[in-house]
Amino acid sequence: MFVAWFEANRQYVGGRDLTYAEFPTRFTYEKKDKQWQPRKLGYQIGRLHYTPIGIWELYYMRILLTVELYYMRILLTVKKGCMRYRCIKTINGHTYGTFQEARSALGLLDDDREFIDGITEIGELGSGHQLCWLFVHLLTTRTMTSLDIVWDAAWQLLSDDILFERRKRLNILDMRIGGDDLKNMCLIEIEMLPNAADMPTFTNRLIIDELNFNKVELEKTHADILLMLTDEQRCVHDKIMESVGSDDNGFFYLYGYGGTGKTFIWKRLSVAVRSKGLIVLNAASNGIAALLLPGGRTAHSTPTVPFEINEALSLTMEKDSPRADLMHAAKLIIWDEAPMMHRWCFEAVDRSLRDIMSKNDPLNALKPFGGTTIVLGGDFRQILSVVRGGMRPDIVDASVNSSKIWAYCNVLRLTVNMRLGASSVPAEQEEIANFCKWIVSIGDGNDASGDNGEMKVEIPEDSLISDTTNPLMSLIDFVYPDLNDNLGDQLFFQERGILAPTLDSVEHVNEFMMSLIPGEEKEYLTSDSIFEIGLKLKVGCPVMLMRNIDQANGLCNGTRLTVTHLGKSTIAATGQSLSRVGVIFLSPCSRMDNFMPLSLE
Ligand SMILES: Nc1ncnc2c1ncn2[C@@H]1O[C@H](COP(=O)(O)OP(=O)(O)OP(=O)(O)O)[C@@H](O)[C@H]1O
Repeated sequence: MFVAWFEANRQYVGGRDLTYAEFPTRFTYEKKDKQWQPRKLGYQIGRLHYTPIGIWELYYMRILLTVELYYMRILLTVKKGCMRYRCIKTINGHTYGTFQEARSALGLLDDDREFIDGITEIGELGSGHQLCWLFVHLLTTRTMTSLDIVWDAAWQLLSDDILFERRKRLNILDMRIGGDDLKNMCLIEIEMLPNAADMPTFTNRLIIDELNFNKVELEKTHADILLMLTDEQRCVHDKIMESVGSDDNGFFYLYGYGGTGKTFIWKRLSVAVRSKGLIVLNAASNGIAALLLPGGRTAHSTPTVPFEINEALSLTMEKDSPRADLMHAAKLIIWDEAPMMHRWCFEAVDRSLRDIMSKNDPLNALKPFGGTTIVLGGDFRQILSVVRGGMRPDIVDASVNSSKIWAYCNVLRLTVNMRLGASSVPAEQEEIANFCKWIVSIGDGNDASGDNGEMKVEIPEDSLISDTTNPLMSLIDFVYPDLNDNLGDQLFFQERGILAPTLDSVEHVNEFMMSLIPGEEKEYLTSDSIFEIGLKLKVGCPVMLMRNIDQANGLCNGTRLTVTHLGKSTIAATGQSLSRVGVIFLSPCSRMDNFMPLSLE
């Protein structure tokens, strides 16, 4: 295909202002003749296959090949009108020996210099511990090519805290530690960071983390909480706690529409179990829901449900691994927003728990979820599992209540909308009640008409924007009143968001909102996407994390952050989540795909 692209560029002037990925917009590829011909009709977009940077464990020649392919792919996102291979490596009239050199010459980020600069830059802002965290992040994302060069240049900054901590702890202010010892201590600290739980240690840190609560304080909180529960909530609470305290396992589904207090119950159950010194694992099917749970994580990270699932899947967990030991020790597993996940995920957890729990008692292999008490929750009216190309029956089939394990499920219900009690103003209460009734009736399909899965829904006048001259500004004024006065307020952005149906609208809203935020805009070019425009950010602008980076610290897909620093090679942001305000996340700029700006959900 490349040869044909070079040939077409030689032959036709009309494609020389296009990158390789843009070429299909004006040309079509004739498979038979292996030639690009000017397009007569229609419009198509092109796509460059993803090429990983390489895996260090692979032998040398293979690394070279993958690394070069990776850099060539990056150059192809910007080079236009190439007529031969060496044109791709030619920058400002000079032909470089390798694609990697050409790419560095072009000023695109992502060579190892960037990481050294980034660590040095952030060294002025963050602590040594935070730098170690950043280094581990670079390691686990396999972004660096010459690990030893980055380590040699950065280890002193990374070990900055260690000497200070030792001096403080031992009260020896002039204590000295030799270079090699300091390096080793720093490596030990790095080893203790993410995934440390999977490394052999004398104690299982995962279990220690889950037991790291003040039992006495929790006991007191639990007593207060019990007084707050409504009758039906108390009934749910007691049934589940009864199961936690007995040998008979329980598999429950807590069903209730929005606002009936499911999250409220999760929090109370967590306190109840932890106040007894027992382990509860809180998982949710997405990052946002996970943030609402105490110590919550996404299901993909807690019981390690892999992202690629299939019917026969079991969890990739050795019976004697620390994760398996944690699952074994857990007395209760809470899994929120269950309807969003494919039934195969629950079936996989069921199989794995039967396997893990049969270690002590073979009879557990016969019990659902190996005898562990598990509570799923969520509203089937909300988002269901996404089945690619699937029709209604496929989606229904993917649902947890279509699974064979559903036969063992004890369905509990919450029916009273507790959100209505949030306001003490009667007029507001009535307004909320009407809105809730309307939303529920849409979920039940009562107010809708139409065939083929398409429905017409009438939206009440007061929920619409009537300003037709500048509707976006009206929307922003409504959702983010006094935007500029609230920019420093961590919670302001946590409580609101604008939903948009397409990525185009998202971009449009973002661009407009960014223009309203004062300060200098900084643009970061992406080094691994075909988009021409990179990410534009300003200090103070809210962003949403698009990856699970450090779930234990609440840095997971969906976490909202505020940008605090825009460096040449790094971006820092603080967490907006109530319990996690103050966490600083440091990102290497070349991984722009970690972030998405502003008001998106
Ligand atoms: N017993 C209670 N006493 C006081 N407030 C309560 C009680 N139960 C629930 N609430 C409050 O009602 C509101 C809705 O509860 P919650 O968010 O737990 O509902 P939910 O079922 O999880 O809703 P959704 O499905 O929309 O996430 C929250 O503000 C919560 O604090």
